[in-house]
Amino acid sequence: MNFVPGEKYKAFEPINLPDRQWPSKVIEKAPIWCSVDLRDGNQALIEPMGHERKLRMFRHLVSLGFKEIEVGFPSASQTDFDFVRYLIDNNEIPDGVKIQVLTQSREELIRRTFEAVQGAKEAIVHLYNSTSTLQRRVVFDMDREGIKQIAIEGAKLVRQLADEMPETKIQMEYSPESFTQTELDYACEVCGAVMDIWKPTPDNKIIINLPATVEVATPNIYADQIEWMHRNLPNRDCIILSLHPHNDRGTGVAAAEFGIMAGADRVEGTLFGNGERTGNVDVVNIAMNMYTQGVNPELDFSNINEVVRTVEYCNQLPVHPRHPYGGELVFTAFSGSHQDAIKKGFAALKQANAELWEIPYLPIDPQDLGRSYDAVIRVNSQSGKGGVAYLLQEDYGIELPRMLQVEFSKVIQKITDETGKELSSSFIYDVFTEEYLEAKGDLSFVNHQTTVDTHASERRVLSANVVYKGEEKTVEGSGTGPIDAYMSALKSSIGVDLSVNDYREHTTGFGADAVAVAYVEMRKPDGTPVYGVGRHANIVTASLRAITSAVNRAAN
Ligand SMILES: CC(=O)SCCNC(=O)CCNC(=O)[C@H](O)C(C)(C)COP(=O)(O)OP(=O)(O)OC[C@H]1O[C@@H](n2cnc3c(N)ncnc32)[C@H](O)[C@@H]1OP(=O)(O)O
Ligand SMILES: CC(C)C(=O)C(=O)O
Ligand SMILES: [Mg+2]
Repeated sequence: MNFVPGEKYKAFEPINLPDRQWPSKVIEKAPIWCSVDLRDGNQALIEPMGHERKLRMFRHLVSLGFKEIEVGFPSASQTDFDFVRYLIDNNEIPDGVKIQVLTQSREELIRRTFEAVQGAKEAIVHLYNSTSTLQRRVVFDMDREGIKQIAIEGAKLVRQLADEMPETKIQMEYSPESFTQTELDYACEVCGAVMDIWKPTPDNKIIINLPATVEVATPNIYADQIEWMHRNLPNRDCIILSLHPHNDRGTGVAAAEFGIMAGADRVEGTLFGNGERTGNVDVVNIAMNMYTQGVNPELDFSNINEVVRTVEYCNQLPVHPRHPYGGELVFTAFSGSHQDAIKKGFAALKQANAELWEIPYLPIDPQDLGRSYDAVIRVNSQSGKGGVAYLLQEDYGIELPRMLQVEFSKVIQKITDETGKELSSSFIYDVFTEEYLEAKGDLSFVNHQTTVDTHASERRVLSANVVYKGEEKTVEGSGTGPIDAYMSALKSSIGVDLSVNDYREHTTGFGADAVAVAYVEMRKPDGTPVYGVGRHANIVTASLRAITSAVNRAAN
């Protein structure tokens, strides 16, 4: 790359704000949210939404708790105009929800916009014109005064038309579009000129919306710009200061968060960040970030799958599987050490019966978004014992002892390395069944009987029916308990030379469905461990099956 620093691109000038306050501020409450999915999001779609998709999106936004929804650019298209009329004429706008409509600062467009909102109880009329140095030069070919006059003329007409429509409570919003590329003193001057016309009061505030129309600098610069405006705008108590970040540099969420810390009251954005180019700021992301900090976001994303479905249907664009909070894979760990830590985290949380969510690699409880734990751990060649054990435990109630986890994970690793594929929980269970519960070999256990040794009451005599090398046999032995007795029976009748090193059991299921699972670790004469697992409603039968499993596996 022939790159000469500063030749084609130059750095954004830092903002002179040495006493900036925002870096030490903490977000403690949700801003006013305004969804612009139906306008900014919609204008960026390959195929803009038709009536049916718009209505579905609108109803969904209402159900999520948005109180301000920019429903379109009614002067731009008949579809948008008709949609606004439909909402009003069909009483689709619940009390407490304000629709917002955008217009350029041009007379015919402003008049048409007011026609669109006629009869609504409340509406926000959002007026904009671009103020940046670049747009002044290349788009408008006007000086600062000329551009200010566009804003003033538009503001006057908005004021007049709002006054002529007393049945609708009109709230006014002004955006110096491309604000972040506008000199701050000039942006303030233009906003001040608009305010002089609209004459807001603390009881009748206007919205001043400061867009990062194109994100051109690091998010701290946006925060400085917002704090500067927050401190310098006239009559700040008459203003709702609003953010409208885009995401060209991929830092729209950070910019919005810093902007709130810098004094903003309101955020305009879209679900999952749909919008022109790399999108608008993602409202789901900011809101759920707040949620994970213990701040009520005042939006309800407790059924995130439904939000994803609606957005994908309305926008006809997919939500990326790794998209924060909503993506299909964001609550899934494939890598072994993550799985191990998650499994231990769940166990620790359960044991402590704690309220505070603390699970490694899971910054939020998937259930808070209506997602289950089913997909939290998925197994492929990057996975380890923890993940495999987690799936067997969660889906089949099998609590593998640690050493068995290590051994079985090698069996699974071999398969994932050979296939290169993800393995489902049911496949892993089938492998486990074949490997341990139904381990193939010369010996099959059929049934048993135990009695007290007539010569020593602390000892047990066990008689077991088995099939050995295809032949039915009854084997007998005595010991301190059934396991010991069965081992002695196998040794004397078929020459099994193994010793029991460790034994564990647990039950799984409840009541009549309860089943015991027994795990036995045996040692060969040379000390090599070999494991067996048995399962049965009867605990003794389960343990004898576990021994049978180990005997067969030792011979393989
Ligand atoms: C950053 C944003 O997202 S802003 C919103 C952008 N959204 C959209 O543009 C989607 C909807 N827009 C449209 O459908 C069309 O642009 C319309 C219907 C609004 C207007 O269409 P047209 O009048 O045909 O043309 P166009 O948009 O190209 O108009 C540009 C003219 O308006 C002027 N203009 C652009 N923005 C503004 C504004 N906010 N205020 C006043 N004048 C403006 C331009 O200087 C240009 O003037 P010129 O014709 O004298 O050169
Ligand atoms: C109309 C304005 C607010 C806009 O969408 C932008 O500047 O990005
Ligand atoms: Mg925008």
